[in-house]
Amino acid sequence: MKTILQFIKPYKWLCFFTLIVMFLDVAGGLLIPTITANMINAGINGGNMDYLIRSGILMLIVTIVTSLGALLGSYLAADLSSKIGRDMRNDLYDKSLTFSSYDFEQFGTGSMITRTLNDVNVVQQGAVWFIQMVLPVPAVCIMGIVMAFSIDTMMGFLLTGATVFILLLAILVTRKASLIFDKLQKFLDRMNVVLRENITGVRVIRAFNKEKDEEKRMKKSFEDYAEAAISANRLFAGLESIALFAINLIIVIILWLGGNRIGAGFMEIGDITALTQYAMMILFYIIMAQMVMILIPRAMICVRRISDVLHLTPEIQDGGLSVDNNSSQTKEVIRFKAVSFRFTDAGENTLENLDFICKRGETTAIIGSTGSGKSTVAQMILRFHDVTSGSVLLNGKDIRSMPQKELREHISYVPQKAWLFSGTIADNLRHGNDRATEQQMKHALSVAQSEFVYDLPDGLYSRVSQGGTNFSGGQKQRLSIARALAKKADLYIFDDSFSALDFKTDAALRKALANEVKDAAVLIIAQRISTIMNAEQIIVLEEGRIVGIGNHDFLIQTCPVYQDIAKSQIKGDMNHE
Ligand SMILES: Nc1ncnc2c1ncn2[C@@H]1O[C@H](COP(=O)(O)OP(=O)(O)OP(=O)(O)O)[C@@H](O)[C@H]1O
Repeated sequence: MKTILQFIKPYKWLCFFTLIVMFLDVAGGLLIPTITANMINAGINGGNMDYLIRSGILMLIVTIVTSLGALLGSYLAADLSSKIGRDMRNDLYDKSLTFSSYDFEQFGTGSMITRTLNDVNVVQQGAVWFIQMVLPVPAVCIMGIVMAFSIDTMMGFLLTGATVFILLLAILVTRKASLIFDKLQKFLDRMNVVLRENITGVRVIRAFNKEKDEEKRMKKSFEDYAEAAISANRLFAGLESIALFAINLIIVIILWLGGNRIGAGFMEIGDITALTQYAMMILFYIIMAQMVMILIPRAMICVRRISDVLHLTPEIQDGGLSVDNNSSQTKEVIRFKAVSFRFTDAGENTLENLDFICKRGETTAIIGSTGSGKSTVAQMILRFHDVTSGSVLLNGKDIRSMPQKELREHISYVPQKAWLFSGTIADNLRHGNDRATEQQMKHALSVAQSEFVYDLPDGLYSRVSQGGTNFSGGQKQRLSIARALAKKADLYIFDDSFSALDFKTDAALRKALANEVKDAAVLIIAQRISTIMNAEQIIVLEEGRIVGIGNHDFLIQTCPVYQDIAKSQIKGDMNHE
């Protein structure tokens, strides 16, 4: 509820105005049967024509005002709910940008997408219906009952009893439904995960002939969802029939008791029309509200799921100190001081007591076997994770003391998995630097050995599909490198970014790169010795520990792990170079 109020707060005046309009709509709706009753009573009692005509005109005016009120009410409710939906989506997206990988794992990517799209839609739809169908219910009930009491006390009690009965029934069903809808949203998350896996991994599924197994998995997730949806609908169908039965029953009772009351002289005949109309209106609103209740428990669960994301305290918090912008003087760009790191759900440290410095104008390389912790080192510098002990310094300051945005402004990063965004090649290059001129982009492409771009019909403005699937692995890597080079930074990180390149392109790229980033520090993570053998400093990692540090000549003499790696590759690589 707090979450909903938080999103309504900026629109409190719009909300207030919507409520006033809805209230007028309800009051007009109840006034019409009262006018009708008076006209019938006056007609039967031989009342004058003037009164009937005046009442008819009043009825017309009330009808027009009520209809306009209903129209305006619907418009305002839709406007309000779409604004709330938009704000929720924006806040969820902004929040997700502050999440570390561990924070993301708390929900899972599939669930984050369901929460941002589906859950917000459910809340938005629920809000429109709630404003239109549920909010007027108390006003309709109170005004209708008061009017019934003003006609006849007995009838007033009768209407109160019927209203309370139907309301209790609706509350009971709504409570039960919320359990079912909790399950329903979880099944929706599951469907999302299975579908995403099946769509993105379709080639692997086909290659391993696993279509039948995957079909079974999909069917199971669809069936679970369908079963939960059916039991929810069954519940509401039951309530609907009981409510309809109650409406008809109450009308029969009003007519039966009303006849006696008229006979006894407590009521006039027109009052029966007014009373049945009040009863119909009250019960109709409750039934409509109950239909909306199908959505309300579901919407409340969605609000809770949205709130869980919005209120999660990100594992990684911004520091308040600014990085020195005159940092180009600092020789030491990155320093690892006794850094150890353990993933939250891991049993032992992934990195153990790392000490090293990346200097400006020098290349530091990290080499080691698969799973030795190379990418984790890059992620620590970018603060995708925080150290468990020790510290990482950028230009002499602990990276935890500065805002993450500022930290990342000083770093240009090529991830291990080359990822491109849908749009054009130019759009992707501008991700690194949104003010990059065409000249700068062309230069970055030429350093990254990406001349193939000019062979495409639209050159720099050629289309990139989602994830860059219309480019080969090597082309994607080169475009990712060009994107990183389009940005001026103190530190360039290349995480296994040359692995998909042939030896000739790898060598040419490194040669062009050396000149390009001479005023910055460079960190290259690689599996191939030929890629890093010219680096000023090579760090050999094994199971998260530094087992060798120095240049190629030093390590080849002193580090057995490096010697092993070299033995297995260097011959072949040297031949290629
Ligand atoms: N999110 C995570 N939770 C728990 N453990 C993780 C997580 N991510 C990585 N690890 C573990 O941390 C270790 C180091 O992983 P990392 O990706 O840094 O290795 P790497 O040396 O870069 O490997 P590769 O050369 O294959 O890319 C691995 O054992 C991996 O299983």
